Amino acid sequence: MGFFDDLADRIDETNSVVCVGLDPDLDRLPDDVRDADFPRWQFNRRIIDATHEHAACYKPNAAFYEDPDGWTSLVETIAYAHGKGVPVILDAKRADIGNTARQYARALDRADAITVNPYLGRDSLQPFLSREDKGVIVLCRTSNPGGKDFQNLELASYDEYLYEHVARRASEWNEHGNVGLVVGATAPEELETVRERAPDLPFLVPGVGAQGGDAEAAVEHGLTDAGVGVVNSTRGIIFAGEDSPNWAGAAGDAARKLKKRLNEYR
Ligand SMILES: O=C(O)c1cc(=O)[nH]c(=O)n1[C@@H]1O[C@H](COP(=O)(O)O)[C@@H](O)[C@H]1O
Repeated sequence: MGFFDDLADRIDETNSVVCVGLDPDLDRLPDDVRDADFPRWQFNRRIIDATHEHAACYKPNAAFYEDPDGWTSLVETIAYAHGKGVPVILDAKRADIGNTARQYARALDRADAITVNPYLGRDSLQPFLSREDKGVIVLCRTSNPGGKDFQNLELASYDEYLYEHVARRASEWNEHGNVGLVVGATAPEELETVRERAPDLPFLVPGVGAQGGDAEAAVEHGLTDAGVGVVNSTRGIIFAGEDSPNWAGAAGDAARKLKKRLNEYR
C-alpha cells in the first residue's frame, strides 16, 4: 500500500481531512513543557494525545527541528504519531542535485511523505519519486503573499501560468501513484484551476486558520473524486489554548472543530 492509500484509510477511519501541523515554536511553548528535556517532543506528545482522533495526518515542519535536540524531538514525534496509527508528512520542501537529493530522501525512512520543491526539475526529485510507498507532495501554488511572484508568471510558450505547468508536470511524474500537490487555501481561484489540471492528484492545502484561507475552497478542490486530500492548520490548532493551563485540551477542541467545519463541505 502506498502513502495515499494509507491516508485514504485514515480519512475514512477518523472521518477527517484535517492535517495537524506540528511546528513547536520554542518561543511559544507553554511553561509546563518549556523547562523539560526535549520540550518540543513533550509538547508534541501532548498535542498528539489531544488531537489524534481528529487527525488524518500530522505535518511537522523541519524548520522547527533543525538542531541536535530538535532532530531527537522530531524522531520521537514521528514514532509516537505512528504508534497512534497516524501517517506523518515531513514538511521539508526539499530538492537538490542527484547525490544530495538522495541524502535528503533518507528522511523518508522515517516519515511517510515529504514536501518537495519542483524548481530544480525532475531529476532533483527522482530519489523521492522512486520511493513508491512514500508520498511526494510538490509545491505548486504556495499560500504566502509572495506565492504569486513567480508561480503566477504566465508562460507564453505554454499559454499557462507557471503553477499550472507545475501541476501538469507533477501529474506526469506520478508513475507510482505517490505524487500530491501543495496548493494554499489563500489562493482559491488557483485551487480550482489546479484541480482542473491535475484531477487525480491529492492536495495538501495549508493556509486555513492563522493565514485566513478559504476552508470551503480547500475542501471543494483539495480532495480527489475519491475524497483523498488534506487541509492543514498548525498555529490555529497547536496554539489555540496558548494562554490556558489546558492548552492541550484546547488544541483537541480546535482540531475537532476544524474537522466538523471541513466536513460540512465534503
Ligand atoms: O508546505 C507547506 O506545508 C506549506 C506550504 C504553503 O504554501 N504554505 C504553508 O503555510 N505551508 C506550511 O504549512 C504550515 C502553516 O502553518 P499555519 O499558518 O500556522 O497553519 C507551516 O508549516 C507552513 O510552512
